[in-house]
Amino acid sequence: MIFAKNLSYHYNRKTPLFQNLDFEQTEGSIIGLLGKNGAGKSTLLKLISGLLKSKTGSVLVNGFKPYQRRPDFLSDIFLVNDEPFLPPLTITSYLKVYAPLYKNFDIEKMHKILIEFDLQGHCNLSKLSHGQQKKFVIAFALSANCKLLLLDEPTNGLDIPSKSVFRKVLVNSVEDHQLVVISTHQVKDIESVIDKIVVLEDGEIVFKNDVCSITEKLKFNKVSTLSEASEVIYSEKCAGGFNTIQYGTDGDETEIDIELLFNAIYNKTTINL
Ligand SMILES: Nc1ncnc2c1ncn2[C@@H]1O[C@H](COP(=O)(O)OP(=O)(O)OP(=O)(O)O)[C@@H](O)[C@H]1O
Repeated sequence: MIFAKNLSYHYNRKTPLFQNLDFEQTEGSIIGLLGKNGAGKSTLLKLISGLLKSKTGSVLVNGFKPYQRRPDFLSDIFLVNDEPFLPPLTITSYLKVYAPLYKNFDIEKMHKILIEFDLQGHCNLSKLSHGQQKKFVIAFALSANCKLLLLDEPTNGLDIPSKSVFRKVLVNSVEDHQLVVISTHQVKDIESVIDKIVVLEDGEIVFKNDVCSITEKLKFNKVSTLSEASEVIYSEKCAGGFNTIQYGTDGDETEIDIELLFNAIYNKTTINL
């Protein structure tokens, strides 16, 4: 699905962003692409979607070179940007013009998701709030049923109920032949939906693992004192004690705390999985 090998990219020659980056992903996953500000997440999504061209190395997505932007490639990939740009059209008119560009577009699904997001067909897209525009684009992206869906900060601007709807429609919509890459800081928003975590730091992938193997091997716990916890690999003080990541699960898997895990990785904690 995505095969990026020895990828190099810079905006400015003096400060290379990616040098020999490998990023390979196959279908059937929802990937959380995490990293601090400026780590290169949006740039990586732009390279994958062909909005930018790598300086060296090769990128193959769904069998196409993205930068060539061939119609068959574009009809099976969708990138949701953090700041959507929408024309002054009603939702109904927009769908008439743009839905036919996607070969697997499901108009019934679109109508259902619009209802979930409380958006009506007569609404003028350019007059919607940022959050409403974001919801429209997410609905459109999911309904396009593309093999590859790239979501850059999808929950930015969404209110709390809409974030829940986003998770529900995403999980209900994505099928095994699809790959979804979600780039975000708002890790709590996607904690329950992703099945793989990739962490980008200073243009390098510093962590990549399935959520299943993480929860099989690590325990995410809250303890009142650190002395009562065994094999703690990372901890953070919280009200009433410490949030910890420990090796071993005592037979019971705990829910992953991605924020804690991200902080552990960011603080260079060695995690052997
Ligand atoms: N158009 C541009 N021109 C020059 N430099 C850029 C441009 N876009 C991004 N950069 C630089 O490239 C680096 C990576 O930016 P990018 O937007 O990919 O990071 P990010 O991980 O998505 O960040 P954030 O989480 O803040 O959105 C940053 O240092 C940024 O300043």
